Amino acid sequence: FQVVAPVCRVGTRVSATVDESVVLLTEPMLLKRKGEEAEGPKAAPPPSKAKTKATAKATATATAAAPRAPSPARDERRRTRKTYDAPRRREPAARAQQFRGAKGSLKKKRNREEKKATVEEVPPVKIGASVGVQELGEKLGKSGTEIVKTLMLKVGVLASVTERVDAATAKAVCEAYGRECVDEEEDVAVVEEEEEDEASLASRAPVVTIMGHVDHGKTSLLDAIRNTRVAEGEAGGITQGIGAYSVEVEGSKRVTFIDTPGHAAFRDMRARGANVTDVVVLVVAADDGVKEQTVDSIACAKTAGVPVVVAVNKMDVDGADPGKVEAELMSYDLVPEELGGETMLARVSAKEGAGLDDLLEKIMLQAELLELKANPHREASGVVVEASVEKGLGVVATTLVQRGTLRIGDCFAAGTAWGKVRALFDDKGAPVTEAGPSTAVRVVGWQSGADRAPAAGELLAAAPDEQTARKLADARHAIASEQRAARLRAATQRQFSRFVTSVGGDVPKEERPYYVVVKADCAGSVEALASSFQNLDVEDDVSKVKAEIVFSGVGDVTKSDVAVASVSDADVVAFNVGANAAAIEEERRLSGSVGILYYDVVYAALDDLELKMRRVLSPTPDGDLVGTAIVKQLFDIGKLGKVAGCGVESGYIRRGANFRVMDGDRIKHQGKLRTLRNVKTDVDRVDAGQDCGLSFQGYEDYAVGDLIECYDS
Ligand SMILES: Nc1nc2c(ncn2[C@@H]2O[C@H](COP(=O)(O)OP(=O)(O)OP(=O)(O)O)[C@@H](O)[C@H]2O)c(=O)[nH]1
Repeated sequence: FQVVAPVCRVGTRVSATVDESVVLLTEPMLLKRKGEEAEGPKAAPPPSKAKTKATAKATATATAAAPRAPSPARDERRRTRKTYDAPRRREPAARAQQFRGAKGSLKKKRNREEKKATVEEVPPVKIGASVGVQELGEKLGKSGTEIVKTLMLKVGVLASVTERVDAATAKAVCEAYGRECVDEEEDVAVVEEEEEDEASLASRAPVVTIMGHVDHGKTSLLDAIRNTRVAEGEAGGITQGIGAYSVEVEGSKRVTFIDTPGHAAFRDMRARGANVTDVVVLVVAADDGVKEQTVDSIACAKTAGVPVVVAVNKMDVDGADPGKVEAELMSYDLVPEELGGETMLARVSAKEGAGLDDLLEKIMLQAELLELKANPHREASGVVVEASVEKGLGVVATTLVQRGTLRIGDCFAAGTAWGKVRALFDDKGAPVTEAGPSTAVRVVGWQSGADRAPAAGELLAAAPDEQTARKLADARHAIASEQRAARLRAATQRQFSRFVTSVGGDVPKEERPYYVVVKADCAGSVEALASSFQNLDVEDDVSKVKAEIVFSGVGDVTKSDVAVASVSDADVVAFNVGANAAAIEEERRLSGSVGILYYDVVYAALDDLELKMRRVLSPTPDGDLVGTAIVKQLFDIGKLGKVAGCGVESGYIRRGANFRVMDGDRIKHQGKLRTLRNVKTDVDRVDAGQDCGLSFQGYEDYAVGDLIECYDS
């Protein structure tokens, strides 16, 4: 279609080629098929851009993300709105009106001016981080139900009047009504991106992330540097969780290390580690050389633009070959200084504590080149690197302060969590009263509860008071809850549309979710498990199963976790946590429909989940196996399509039962029959020893020799 007349009530004109879905999104309008003569007046040249649903949403999102001032997008919208009153090319009808007399013209002009005044008086709609559907309706002068309809038809979001939508969605709704919207003022301290005054900046310690292949000695190296024994006692021998520690070097100078785990399951966490760090120490075992995760770590550092210092570890081991490691590294653009390149490299043994001073010196040298500075005299902001729930303290989050100084009594928000600093502990567990830039501290005083513990990587920002911190966190929480509900709704919708499709007879390769609720001891583990699970999928010829996380959080499994799992038909993964008595009782009450699965090693959780997904992939159809038939011949019968001529081998076959087509052990199809005939008569049932012709709903890919299984109850 081509839009040839004003499309929005506010009067903006659109003249562009759009698809039908966009046509549905607009106000009443005049349309013509491309190439046909338009009915009604000819369109004026386009003063404004045509917006597809996607661009409208993108604009809304961009607006939501943009800083409040100055906003070219907003200016553009204002400019566009003004075009409503801009002089237009005269239409033939308007020209005729001109000759009807000056009086008419004057009256029209006055009308236009009145209208102009009215339009300009409509204030922009103020949108906060989220808004209730009903409230949005009130802001726009529409009923809640109308907003629900607009959300569904024009924005593609399903929400009821009692639900909340995020700012981008609300803005898309406003745009659908041609209304301008602005960000509601929020008196929350957010990290400002403006340049700091040079005079206020002071040198800060480098933040270093240790990366490398599994078992190359990352934990041991960090351990040797800080002279403690973290590596011992880790479940499964893999570092699980992320910690940050500061060490003193060269007298008063400090280096802050972020300890990141090496297994690929922690890819995302590690990627974020690189983003908060100034220098990456790449650990490569001298006896093993560059491996898959070494390469991955190099890529990670490169993407984040972080310089790499190489630690060739395990120099004490027989067979250590640092020369080989160095040669291998060169093919990844890490050319050691000794060989004329720019990469600093130290040969070390974490086990014997050898070469550590050289490594630290090279880290400091690299840091000096970066001239790292921050303003310690402003309100604090930083990144949460780890969060857990501790008895008597509630949520405790290891936070790396990046700018400003965090003090006891400061209010703050991080993600959906907020609090007021009650206590700060340094990496050795000693209480401190404040933490400046590049310092890792454990923050106590989170008030939003264990359910809303901050996720690793969440930005923590100080707020002027408790009310502001709470307001921001609550708004984010409302959005997160709504997004979770939307995901559940989308899953239900998908299931429904699959059902409709299958009833219609056309059964595509079915995609089925395997739902999990994830509970873990700390945010890092939740994050790592969630990202690993999301990459899990298994498929066969008939269907595909993908893991979907319905809820995740820190702490023991509670009754409400089991309840969430039961409504969404999920299993609960408890990683390094237990389940409280009420949860276990609830699990028992649901008698096996929800399983709480306990793990303390990531690999085990992944393997187990994959197995469970395989079971979801190929469940036996409902009912008992009551009969089997062998496909002997195939017939092409015009309208009926391909019919399988079968001999019933055992039991019986009933038309309304559930069927499975097997090629040996391979499940080819599961579904219902379309026709069942004995000779030329439609029948309901065929018994063992008889022949029959059958066809399936939406499936014809059977072959001679396939076994048809019939399940009936
Ligand atoms: N001989 C020798 N063994 C070492 C050295 N460094 C680490 N190891 C051993 O190598 C194994 C793995 O060390 P970790 O420090 O756990 O390795 P990691 O890279 O942190 O491993 P993940 O956390 O699983 O990724 C342990 O058995 C260590 O004792 C070293 O310098 N020399």
